[in-house]
Amino acid sequence: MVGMTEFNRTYLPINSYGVIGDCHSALLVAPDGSVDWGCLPDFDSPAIFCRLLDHEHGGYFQIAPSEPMPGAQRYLRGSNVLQTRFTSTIGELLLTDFMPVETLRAWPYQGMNNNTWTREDGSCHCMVRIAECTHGEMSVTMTLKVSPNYAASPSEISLVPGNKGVLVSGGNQYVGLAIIGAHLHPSLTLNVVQDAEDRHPSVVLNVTLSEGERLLFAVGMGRNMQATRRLVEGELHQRNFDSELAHTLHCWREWLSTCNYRGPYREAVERSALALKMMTYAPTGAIVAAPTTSLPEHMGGVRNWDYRYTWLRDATFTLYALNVLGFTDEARAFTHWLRRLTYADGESLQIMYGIRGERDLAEQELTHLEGYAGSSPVRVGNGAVRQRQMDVFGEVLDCIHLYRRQGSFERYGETLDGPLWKLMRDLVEHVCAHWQDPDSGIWEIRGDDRHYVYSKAMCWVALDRGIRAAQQLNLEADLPRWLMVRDQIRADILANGYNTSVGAFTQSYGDTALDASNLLLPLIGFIPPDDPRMRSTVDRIIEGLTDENGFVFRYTSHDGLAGHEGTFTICTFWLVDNLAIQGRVDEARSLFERLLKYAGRLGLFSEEVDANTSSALGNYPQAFTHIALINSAFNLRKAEIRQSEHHTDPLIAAIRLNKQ
Ligand SMILES: OC[C@H]1O[C@H](O[C@H]2O[C@H](CO)[C@@H](O)[C@H](O)[C@H]2O)[C@H](O)[C@@H](O)[C@@H]1O
Repeated sequence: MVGMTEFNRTYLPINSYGVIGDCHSALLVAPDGSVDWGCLPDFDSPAIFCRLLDHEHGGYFQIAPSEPMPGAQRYLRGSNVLQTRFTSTIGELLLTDFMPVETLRAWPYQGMNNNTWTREDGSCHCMVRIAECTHGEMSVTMTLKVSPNYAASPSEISLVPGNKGVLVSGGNQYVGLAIIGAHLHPSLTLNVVQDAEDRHPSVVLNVTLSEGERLLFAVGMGRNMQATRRLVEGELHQRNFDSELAHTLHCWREWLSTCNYRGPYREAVERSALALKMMTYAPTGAIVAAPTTSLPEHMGGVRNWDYRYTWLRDATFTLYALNVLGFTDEARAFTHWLRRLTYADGESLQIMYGIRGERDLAEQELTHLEGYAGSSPVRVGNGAVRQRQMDVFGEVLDCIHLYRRQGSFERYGETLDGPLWKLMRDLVEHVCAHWQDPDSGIWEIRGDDRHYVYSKAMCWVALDRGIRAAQQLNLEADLPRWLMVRDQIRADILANGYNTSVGAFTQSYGDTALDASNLLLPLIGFIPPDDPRMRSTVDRIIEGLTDENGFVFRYTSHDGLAGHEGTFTICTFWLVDNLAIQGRVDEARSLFERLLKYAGRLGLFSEEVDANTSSALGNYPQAFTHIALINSAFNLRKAEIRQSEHHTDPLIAAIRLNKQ
């Protein structure tokens, strides 16, 4: 059950969480002041807080009024600094949560083997929580329950004398909490509480704060007990977190100020940009698909996957969206991450990697966790890493193509030749040799390989972008062959991927099933948006692949997994794009605005929307969804401009004509 009563807090709605991050990791903070998901110091570190995936056994870090009450969350303008306000008749508590950053410049990257525990200045990455009574008086309770190694390992607690902090260890993880300002509160109590059967003791702090009083909490990780003790007794107390807060705010706002989007829905677009930036991994330039694992695509079901890795597809889509907004440093860092991956040729290029370029992401089930709202199994690692997905070649080449077209090579004093051109050429050659192979497709379906239409279309993109680079820059390539293969792929898709009796491009060759990934065909330039085959594909998708809201399922055909999933939000945005570029602007706008209502209060989206309950499903926040939101806002704006140019009131047109 998802829900909460005063005495029985189980699972909160997925999109009710606020998210904070420092481009190393991101934490989920509930509106009741509880950090329910936290992997430190990096996105892929074993979670120390995982109440999100097991409300009984998972650790958490809650700061809230002692008398439970809901809090209201908001981000400080233009930033990923989160505030939760608890208001009662006797007082108000303001909780400010953030992860300090030194810089948000994506460049220069710091190298694959950078020590991510420490910052440039040698101090540690941490999470900071400032609890301040802003009105009246408030009794406040802090509960810290660390459950190391996704709650698989037991933990031990020791208190630092003088209420200066707490050390928690277990499963080779060492967590330090510094309590800053405790000495100013004689009423403060700090106790260790442990239920008989719980392997994870909690530390509980109680204090009454009066108007203007505050306490500051900083959590950091150490490599071992000694280092963590030094953190808690020394370093964290010596840092000036007020100035780090000001600096962190400045960094987020400065980064966002380079966003060049000036159209409607600006707030939603900027929140999406901030969310995407939070999913970049600063040390290497990699990008995670989402900072969580196993938030279900079907409530109570088995469709639970780990997204804390870098899919070439998701990452290149992210860069595309950031590029649209004028952010290019992230693409530069990512192309360098790509170049440093170890692979011999297209054959050994994986579809996804760990954030440091790791190739092995072996999937395991954590059977000791019940899963979000009983959705098991909880998985870490991702078996899709071993799949063949032919679309990734097109996505990587398209990303480099866009980077080039935007003049980024010149901007950074780089050129598209040498190793990068060799990489592109190898990938194109690989596609020439393998485009006829079946694969697992964009949706990573865990069944037999098939001839997915979208995969084939992205093979066409790979050839197309390779050809354009070779022609425009006069680079060495087997152009006659590339041109011939590009034409062959196109003819093959048009002959086998479009089913005349269905009136649509289908999921795979010889198939009648619809697939929302085909909404990308006009967006990648494979077919004009007003081609009758595309128009009718869009109509068939609207008729056969949407729910009552008009939101889009990625497919409804059987995929070998039990249960069914919600509508897939990136696909709904793709439908907005198609309607917009077909000139059906009112329909596009109305669908876009309907969908925006399904974000959480903070403007963040997960992967899917449950068609029956309208609740958020899947990992959160998800890059895919925020990428698509940005692109749709952009496409809508372009379509509206086009529409206003074509359908100008005759009187205004005459005035314009006279002025010329
Ligand atoms: O649907 C089954 C698959 O679901 C996940 O894949 C989805 O997420 C990926 C990351 O955002 C995305 O690239 C892919 O297109 C989606 O289908 C999961 O990662 C897979 O293991 C699983 O087979």
